[in-house]
Amino acid sequence: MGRRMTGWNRGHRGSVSCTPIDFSSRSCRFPRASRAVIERQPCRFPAGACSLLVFPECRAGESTVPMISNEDLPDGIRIQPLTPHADDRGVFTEIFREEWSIGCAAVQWNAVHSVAGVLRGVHVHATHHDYLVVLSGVMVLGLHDIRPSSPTRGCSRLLTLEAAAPRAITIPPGICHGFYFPVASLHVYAVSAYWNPQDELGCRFDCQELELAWPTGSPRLSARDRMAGSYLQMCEAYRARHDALASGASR
Ligand SMILES: Cc1cn([C@H]2C[C@H](O)[C@@H](COP(=O)(O)OP(=O)(O)O[C@H]3O[C@@H](C)C(=O)[C@@H](O)[C@H]3O)O2)c(=O)[nH]c1=O
Repeated sequence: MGRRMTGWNRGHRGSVSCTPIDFSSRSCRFPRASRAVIERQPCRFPAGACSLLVFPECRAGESTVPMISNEDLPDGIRIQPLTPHADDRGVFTEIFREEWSIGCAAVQWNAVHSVAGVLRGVHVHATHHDYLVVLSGVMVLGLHDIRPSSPTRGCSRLLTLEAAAPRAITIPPGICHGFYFPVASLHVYAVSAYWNPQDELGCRFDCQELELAWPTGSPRLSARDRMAGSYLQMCEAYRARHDALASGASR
């Protein structure tokens, strides 16, 4: 069965257009593993939440989530496929094994429920890795690399993580990330350093420089994310914090 890809293209703030997206025209500076030719399909999420564009071979009951190649992502992003074991009682899924070498030495685990239409972020951290798994619902994950010395600096990607096709993803420091939930969802994530509000840097989710075509222009935001500053301010704050940490300043 062929692999499918999903994608969205927001024509202007608050509306969604169904123009095919050629991901190769985005700002990534490394070769694309594949190009997505996306066809118009009816939305299966609540009206207004988003428009879901899927490959036409999708069948009822099957996941629409694409296979994602690690080579097609910002450097250091790691995807761990998970294996659900279904029986007549439900589904059992391992979500963490030390031997998977996920790249995140977890010291804290968090469980987060989000109502439909929430967007968390865009945030970036200088000190810790995140390792996350969507347990129910759907997360549209936006990624953007601002690490000055990264080979994929400036690269942006939108991925869909769906509980029905579970995967874990590791996000290193310096990769901005935002989580959009078109439906009510539950995700868990581990971090490699205890929560430190000083390491909670970010910018408005709709900063143009992020090049993230979110499926909505009017998500539900926290007060902090609503009042967040510019992309440039975030990059400067990240660089200052990164340099201070590198020179041995306290966290
Ligand atoms: C992140 C965090 C928050 N909190 C508290 C603070 C606040 O009262 C409440 C909600 O926090 P926030 O509004 O910061 O939650 P949220 O906006 O979901 O923040 C998260 O966004 C995603 C995108 C990330 O990258 C995470 O690292 C984190 O920044 O939980 C903790 O107690 N421990 C934590 O580790």
